[in-house]
Amino acid sequence: MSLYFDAVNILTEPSSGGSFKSRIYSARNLRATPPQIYALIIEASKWDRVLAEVIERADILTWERKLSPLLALLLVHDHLLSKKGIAAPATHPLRQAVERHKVRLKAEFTKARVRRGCATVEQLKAALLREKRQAHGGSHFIYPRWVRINNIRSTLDEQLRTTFSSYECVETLAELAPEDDDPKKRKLLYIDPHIPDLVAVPFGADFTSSPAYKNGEIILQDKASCFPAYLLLGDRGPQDAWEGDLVDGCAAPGNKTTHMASLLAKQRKQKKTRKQIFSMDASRVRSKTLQKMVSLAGADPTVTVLQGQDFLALDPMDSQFENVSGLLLDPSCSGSGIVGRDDVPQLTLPVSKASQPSKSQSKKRKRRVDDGDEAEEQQPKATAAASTASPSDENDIPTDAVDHERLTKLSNLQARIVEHAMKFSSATHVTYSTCSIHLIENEAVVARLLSSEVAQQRSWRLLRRDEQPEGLRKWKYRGIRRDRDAETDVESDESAVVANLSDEDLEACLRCWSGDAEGLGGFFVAGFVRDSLSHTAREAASPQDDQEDNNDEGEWEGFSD
Ligand SMILES: C[S@@+](CC[C@H](N)C(=O)[O-])C[C@H]1O[C@@H](n2cnc3c(N)ncnc32)[C@H](O)[C@@H]1O
Repeated sequence: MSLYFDAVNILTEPSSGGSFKSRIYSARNLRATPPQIYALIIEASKWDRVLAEVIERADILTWERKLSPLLALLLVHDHLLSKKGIAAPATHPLRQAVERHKVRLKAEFTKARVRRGCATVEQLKAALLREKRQAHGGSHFIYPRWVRINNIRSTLDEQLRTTFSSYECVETLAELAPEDDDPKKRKLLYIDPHIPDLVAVPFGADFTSSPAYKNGEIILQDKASCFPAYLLLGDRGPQDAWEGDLVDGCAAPGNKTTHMASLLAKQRKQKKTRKQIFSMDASRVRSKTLQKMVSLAGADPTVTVLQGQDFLALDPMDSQFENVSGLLLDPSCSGSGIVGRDDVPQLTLPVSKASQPSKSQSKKRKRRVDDGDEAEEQQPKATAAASTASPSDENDIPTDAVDHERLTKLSNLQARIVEHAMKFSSATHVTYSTCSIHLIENEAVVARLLSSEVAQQRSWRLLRRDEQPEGLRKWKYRGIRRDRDAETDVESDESAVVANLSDEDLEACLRCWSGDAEGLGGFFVAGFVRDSLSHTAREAASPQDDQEDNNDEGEWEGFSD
């Protein structure tokens, strides 16, 4: 029985990062073996919809109160579909709780198969796969594995000849989705048209034991996370390579720092390198990971890691930073855009009839809906790992509920960090990014920054779409003025916050969304530039700047309610 309890724990405990499989293999206190647990969860996730239906129709949750919906789903999976049945002694109370209903369960399973017009269990399995795909609008299967080639250690051509030599190139991202259960697991590769040296392969591909991964020649980095460094450093070549120094102010674990170093390596005429990037993170623990990532990528000659350094405590006037011309800021955010980062299967769970509303309760609920309380009515179908977002240690733990107070605090800090970046004396380029979908952390922060004193005094403006690197100019998802409605994905009139930005400014902002055909999570990035450095006389306002830094709440001007 420990197998089922272990599986339930794995599915319900908060993510500690890493892939789903690696989490099972590194979990402590498991009593069953990791391969057994992994196989059970993966198999059950293929059958979840029909198992939920069978359990609901057989109504066993009403009679067997010891069974949680998730535990029931896993047990009924093995009871109906595993050759050996439930992996527990015949006398175990939970095994008995399922087997007491074996006649009804079998009958409901047969009815579910017949309802779908399937003659065999194999046909039913294929039908379920199609059902799942339709339910997710096809998008669930399009989240690929993104792989960035590190130009410090290798090139795209070299990787195509080596690591990906057995891969077949496809023209569209959609082709990476397996047509069926794909027993051959074809090796397919898609070269991204927006970010140089980025490829996508089907999600299951595992490179963690490949020499290229171990040597830092390839880096597993989501496409959206590659936007900021590319937006900052662009398509420059040896003729117009980036000259000044760079800062990554919120850098751990280091993906964007190593991406900047990779782009610099590509621009360089000769092999000669110099320390050109200051990379820091306020967290000492995460700074250690940052240092490891930098070393693995071969970026030590280019990057100075400032471990445990609070970016806000850097003095922009310090002579050390007098040549800093570009800054990349990717501060902590709500993480509301993160999806499927750790590929935890989303299980559709049965609902107990006892917990479903009775007819009179339904009426009451309906009345409340008529009164405008729609939240009550729209209960989503229960799922294990219910939110598609997974917690990550670099951002807040995302939850489905929108906590405005928390978002306001985060956006205050985000704006403060970018304003600080705008004060560096030689700075001409700044990028700001989040993996949040909320307007208040994105376009609203941009609007607020544009009207800030430092931006006005130093002539900061947004990097227009027509000035962006070629790949990003082609990117079609742009800034929004109002938050999107979660149900319809359309900008909502109900949005609590409206971004006070011109159409041109919204065009300058780049957005990524989850659930569409692009295979990404939610992400936001905007670039700021200064046209000239002729405003230095007005910049002598540093005492006032310091004062602003100490004022946590700042003035909130960027948008109107
Ligand atoms: C979203 S993560 C950065 C991810 C990173 N850019 C990457 O691509 O790998 C945000 C990081 O900002 C750091 N951070 C937050 N506030 C900071 C500050 N004031 N100074 C330096 N680091 C900060 C957090 O410790 C966290 O590691």
